Formats: sequence, structure tokens, C-alpha cells
Amino acid sequence: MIGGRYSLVVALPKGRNFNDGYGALQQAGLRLPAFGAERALLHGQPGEVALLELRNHDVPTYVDLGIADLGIVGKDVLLESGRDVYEPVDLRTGVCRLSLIRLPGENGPLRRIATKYPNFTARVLRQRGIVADVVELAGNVELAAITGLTDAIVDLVSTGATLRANGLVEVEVWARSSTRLIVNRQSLKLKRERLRPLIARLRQQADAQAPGQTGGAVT
Ligand SMILES: Nc1ncnc2c1ncn2[C@@H]1O[C@H](COP(=O)(O)OP(=O)(O)OP(=O)(O)O)[C@@H](O)[C@H]1O
Ligand SMILES: O=P(O)(O)OC[C@H]1O[C@H](OP(=O)(O)OP(=O)(O)O)[C@H](O)[C@@H]1O
Repeated sequence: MIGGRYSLVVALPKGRNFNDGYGALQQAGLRLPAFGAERALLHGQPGEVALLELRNHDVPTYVDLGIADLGIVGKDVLLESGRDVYEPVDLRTGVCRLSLIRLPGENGPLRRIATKYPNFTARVLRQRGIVADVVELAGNVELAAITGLTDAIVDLVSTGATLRANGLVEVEVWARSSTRLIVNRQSLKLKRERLRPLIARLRQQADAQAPGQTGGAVT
């Protein structure tokens, strides 16, 4: 366990959320380690803040199991993970939705659905009493609908450009997503004096950025 060696351990996802997340934490006063293009995945000096570079879907795991004290990740990933983490701030970036998507004119019963979000999809289907196979894919899920691998997909939509480019339509929004700060429940108690002001500042920053906007789940 690395917790004892650093004052705070932060989990950030590689990819489109990294820069926003890093910037928001820094603006809120957290002294994050600087790093370059090296291939190391754990950054920081002992006694200071450590930064872990993770895949998106691994961020809730590291925070729930207490390796990281806090992390930044999309609500879509939280809805899929089922991890029990404290979710105190909606950073209001990375706004998108998790939607049911089909070929235009395809309105037969849902029998097989491809997605990167199999737990979330199975849960919504169960809630609606729909019996359909869920096929887990690793990416480029649109191809499943285009090729006929499945008769629908559940995937992220933001501007809709990807759907238009692939001749697909958004049939129904199943959840709304934006980027969240997540905190390990025990860390919140043990490192309260460190974490409470950080949470408060991140909330202020998010409010200043997009007042009144929320990104809760629809389902
Ligand atoms: N088009 C988009 N517009 C806004 N936010 C998005 C968009 N696509 C994804 N996101 C948000 O950004 C997060 C990261 O997306 P990204 O494409 O970097 O992840 P990925 O490559 O699927 O994940 P992994 O780390 O598993 O490879 C998503 O979980 C979602 O919350
Ligand atoms: O509605 P849009 O604005 O087109 O955004 C939606 C697309 O954005 C994301 O992909 P991304 O661009 O991150 O590529 P990736 O899936 O390869 O990571 C997501 O998986 C959708 O495919």
C-alpha cells in the first residue's frame, strides 16, 4: 500500500478528462506533482501528493479500495462500476449522455445490445422488464449497430457528430453524465481537514463555471 508514503493519493484518468481534472485540482489549491512525457504512471515525491495515471474504468476501483484518497471520473463510469465512493462535486465538464442508439427505422424489439457499459445496460433493461442479450465490446461500439452484430447499442453521445457520421440515431437518453470528484469514504474521515476545503473550492469553481446545471442520472 502506498498511502503511508504520500500525504494524499490522487487517481486521474488518462484521456480527455486528464487535463480538466488536473487543472481543476490545481486551481483548487492542491499541489500536484509536475510530470513530463516519461512513461512512469506514479508521480510525486514521498511526503507530498502522489498522482496515479489510470484507465477511466479503474479510477473508482482505486478510490473505493483505498489506494487513492480521491479521483476524477465521469458519471458514466460510476454508473457502470457499482463502486461505493463518496461523490461530492459535479465538476460540470465532460457533459454527455448514455443513450440507446439504433439504425434509423429500426424499431423492432430489442434482442441484443452492444455496449462498453454492460452492468449499466443490464440494470436498465431489468428495470424496464426487457429481456435482451448484452454484448460487451471494448470500443467503436457504433460498428455493432452498423454491421448488424446487434440491433441496438448503448453508448455516449455529446454533440451527436459520431452518430451522424455513422448514420445512427439516438433513440432514448438513459442517463446523463458529467465529470465528478470522488473520494474514498474512510479518507474523508481520516483526512477531513485536508479534503473538506478542497471539496468546497472545487464546488465553488464548478458553480462559477456553469451555475444551475446538473448532470444526475435519468434512470
Ligand atoms: N464526446 C464526449 N464529450 C464529452 N465527454 C465525453 C465524451 N466522450 C467521453 N466523455 C467523457 O470522458 C470520459 C473519458 O472518455 P475517453 O474517451 O477518454 O475514455 P475511454 O478512452 O473510453 O476510456 P479508457 O480510459 O477506458 O480508455 C468518459 O467516461 C465520459 O465521461
Ligand atoms: O456525440 P459526439 O460529440 O460525437 O461524442 C460521442 C463520442 O465521443 C466518445 O468517443 P471519443 O471521441 O472519446 O473516442 P473514443 O471512443 O475512441 O475514445 C464516445 O465514445 C462517442 O463515440
